[in-house]
Amino acid sequence: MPVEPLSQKDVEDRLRELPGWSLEGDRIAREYRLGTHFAATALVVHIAQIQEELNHHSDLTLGYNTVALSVNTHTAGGAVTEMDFELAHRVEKIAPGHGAG
Ligand SMILES: C[C@H](O)[C@H](O)[C@H]1CNC2=NC(N)=NC(=O)C2=N1
Repeated sequence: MPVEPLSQKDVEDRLRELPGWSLEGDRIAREYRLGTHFAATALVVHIAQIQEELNHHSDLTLGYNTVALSVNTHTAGGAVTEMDFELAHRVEKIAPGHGAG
């Protein structure tokens, strides 16, 4: 997977395919709301598994019933790359199964 920095336009174009995701500073970010604290915690564990598989890791914040992710690519100097969008799409695929909204 290329880890070249994406242009601002590339990032904006790719964000349009990811409802709920946004550019926050130099990272792409999303917050999920779950029904319970335990469901939010389970989603964090599932995301951690995906991140280990991809070897690509976001900053994950667990709230009472929320999970917030923000990510960019360290090896690209903190730029947003395809790896960040790969992670976002993988998380979007599994989040509904956790009841995430
Ligand atoms: C050595 C290890 O492969 C690297 O540090 C991986 C780990 N997880 C990572 N996560 C993110 N977000 N960016 C990286 O460049 C990155 N690199």
